[in-house]
Amino acid sequence: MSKGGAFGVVEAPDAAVREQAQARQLQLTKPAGSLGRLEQVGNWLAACQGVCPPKAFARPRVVIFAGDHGVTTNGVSAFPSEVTMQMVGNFLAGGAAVNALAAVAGASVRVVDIAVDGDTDPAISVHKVRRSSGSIATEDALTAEEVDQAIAAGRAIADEEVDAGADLLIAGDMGIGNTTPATVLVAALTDTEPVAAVGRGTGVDDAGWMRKTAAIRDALRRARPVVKNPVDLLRVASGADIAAMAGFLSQAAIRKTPVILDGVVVTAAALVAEDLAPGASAWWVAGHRSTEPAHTLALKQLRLEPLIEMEMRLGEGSGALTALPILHAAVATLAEMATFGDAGVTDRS
Ligand SMILES: Cc1cc2ncn([C@H]3O[C@H](COP(=O)(O)O)[C@@H](O)[C@H]3O)c2cc1C
Ligand SMILES: O=C(O)c1cccnc1
Repeated sequence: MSKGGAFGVVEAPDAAVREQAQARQLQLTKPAGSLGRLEQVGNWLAACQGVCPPKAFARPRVVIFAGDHGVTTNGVSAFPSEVTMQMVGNFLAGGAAVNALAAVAGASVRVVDIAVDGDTDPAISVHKVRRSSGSIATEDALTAEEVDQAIAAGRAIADEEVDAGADLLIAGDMGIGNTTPATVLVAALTDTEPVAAVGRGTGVDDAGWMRKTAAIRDALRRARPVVKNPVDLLRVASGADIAAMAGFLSQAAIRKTPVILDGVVVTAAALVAEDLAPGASAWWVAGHRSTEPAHTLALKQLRLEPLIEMEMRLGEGSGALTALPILHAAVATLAEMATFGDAGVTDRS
């Protein structure tokens, strides 16, 4: 990989605006630091927006990347592949967890078919790369052409969303079997043994966990030699949906748009995105900590401390959306509170 990753080095959020926000926090009618991490989140959002006080989000947006995974034939999930397509229908009908959580947090939802193993509505399959992805325990997930296409699709989707006014982005995942490639990516990039990284995904039993661990071990044998090249790693050991997410997350940062990361699948893509576009992680906050062990490994590597810990393990962007009200709160306090001077409150003894 050339210096700075495939997409060059990403510009950081505005440090001078962050300092203005820090100074403003001290003038607001509260003891210094009393809003805890809410203050840091607010300062970060001001820096991302390049303006203090920051503005309320106009268009928080979730994009769900749907795709199937050939490795499901190894018996790595508690559910069959057909559920991916069925859940796409459920998202469109508004009946999934992500729909309920988005409504309550003031976000809108888009679903994109990147690699569903069947035909979906043409309106959501514009960026489709292929049906399913290779069975990573024994073959590459994608061809060289497909991985480029998937990354480009994710970048194009981020551009479409930012151009349409999205000022906060969330990536969500939908794809039976996707915690297997996600765990391979995280184990490869954190140099971890499979047993320390494998979780139960949708809830596999002990025999399923053993099959999943074996598949991850086999995929890792093929992934470890290419770990230094993020595009090759995605080609060998991800899936078109995950490669698209990596493109989306890096492009969001390039477009100076903050992102709330979700669980293990999105954060695995984020680890690769940081290699594609070094510095991208400065534009991300970790929404939650999923119960998947690989999620904790990935967050540690990215040096991100999750906002909430609710023992969630769903994906779809559900953890990020549950944390979104915290971002609204961070903006509202920094932007709307009175200063000691304005309110006539004595600011120290
Ligand atoms: C009904 C249903 C809804 C979901 N929404 C997200 N996932 C999540 O669970 C799956 C990953 O877990 P595994 O690797 O064990 O298959 C993915 O589809 C992911 O998006 C779901 C799974 C199911 C069954
Ligand atoms: O952490 C996640 O995002 C997750 C966990 C289990 C299943 N699907 C997603």
